[in-house]
Amino acid sequence: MAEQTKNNAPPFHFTDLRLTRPVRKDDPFEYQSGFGNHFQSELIPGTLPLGQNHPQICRFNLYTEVFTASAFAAPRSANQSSVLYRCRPSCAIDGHVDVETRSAWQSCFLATNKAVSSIASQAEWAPFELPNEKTDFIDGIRTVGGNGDASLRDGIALHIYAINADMNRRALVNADGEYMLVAQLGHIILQTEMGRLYLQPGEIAVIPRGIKHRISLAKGDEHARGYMIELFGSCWELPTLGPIGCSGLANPRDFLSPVAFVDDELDAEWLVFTKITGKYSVHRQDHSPFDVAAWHGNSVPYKYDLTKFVSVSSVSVDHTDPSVFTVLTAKSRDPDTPLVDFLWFGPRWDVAQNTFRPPFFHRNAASEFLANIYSESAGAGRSAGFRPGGGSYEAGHIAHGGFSQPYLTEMRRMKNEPRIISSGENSKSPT
Ligand SMILES: O=C(O)Cc1cc(O)ccc1O
Ligand SMILES: [Fe+2]
Repeated sequence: MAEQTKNNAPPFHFTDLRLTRPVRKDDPFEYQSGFGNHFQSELIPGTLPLGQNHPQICRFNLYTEVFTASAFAAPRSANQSSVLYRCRPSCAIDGHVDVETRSAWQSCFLATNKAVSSIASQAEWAPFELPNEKTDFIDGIRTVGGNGDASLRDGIALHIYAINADMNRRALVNADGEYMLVAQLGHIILQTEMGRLYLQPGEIAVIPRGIKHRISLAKGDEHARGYMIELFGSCWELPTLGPIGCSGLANPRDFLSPVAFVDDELDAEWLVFTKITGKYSVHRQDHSPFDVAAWHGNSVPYKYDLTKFVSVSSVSVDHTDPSVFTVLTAKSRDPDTPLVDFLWFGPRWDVAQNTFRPPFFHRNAASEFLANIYSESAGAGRSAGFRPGGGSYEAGHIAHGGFSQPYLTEMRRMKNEPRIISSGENSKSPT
């Protein structure tokens, strides 16, 4: 007998087609939600000073530290900063020394850099290799490509991280750019000065430029892999919605920022690595860099679960431009062209009629990198080698489009039913 509800209405079961991510684990951490908010967090209530930021003596004798991510007097819409109240002053360190790591992290894509080259074509990568040798996040970054230069504060870089070890007492500061991590394989714990984020495949995280962080594998995971997009100048922002209205795409409340967290062992020996203009230096300190007992501000790390994305597209005819799938965007110095748009092609219904998707062939002004996070089908018009953990690339203006099975079937059908170009109204020669 069919299941019945109290009022005799048939039960309403539905599956959210967006929630098809293969591995889900419970997120162990607490968060504050909202994009671009001015947040505040304190381990012990009453720690944050009231009505001022810099009292001469802070509660518990904490040290005040101001962190700015924008120019002091940047317009309010672009002004980003935070105030941290720490257990130990972060300037109490040994001097910086240059250091080599095993990572292959490029930060200059100017024509004068012989280590990089341009390709005006398509390319595809099999899943990026996981390390055999013990490799943490500092050693485990490989650059795929980019443009501009970190020292010009202009441009973007795309990297892969592939790790099988924790950073332990090593922290990293990227002084070159704000970066986004796109988790593809493995669950990681992203510890930052503002607290901890748990990242699982299908989730993204953004770490503002200059924020110290450390990445560890979650319990039970032996390795992790993902993509990274580094912005040398601007910061990630939500796209404006225009006629879409007040909600849709990535909704602000689905972005999560951490709450204050202090390491158990405050007085231990740490190494803090800094990457600046593509080079690493390191300093030693006798206290944990993760000792912020309270903080407030709007320059904060955050994460977002891509399966929460609300897709919007045509409900009548025609193929809508892929910009409707923009999760986050970043400004370039050209007011009419973003530096980068980060798009999510997630599970969704494509309902438009008399419109063929896989799409028309296209030649975009933008260069495209497509990452496969967990799709097992070779869809998206890429080859069967386009697997989770791999990627594909089309340089700007390179023609490409769908070659997947439905397309080939349709082409075969059209071959057998040739289009008739006859005399009549539609075949008038241009005058
Ligand atoms: O190549 C791709 O898969 C990305 C893409 C999708 C789309 O719907 C239209 C243009 C485009 O470049
Ligand atoms: Fe494309």
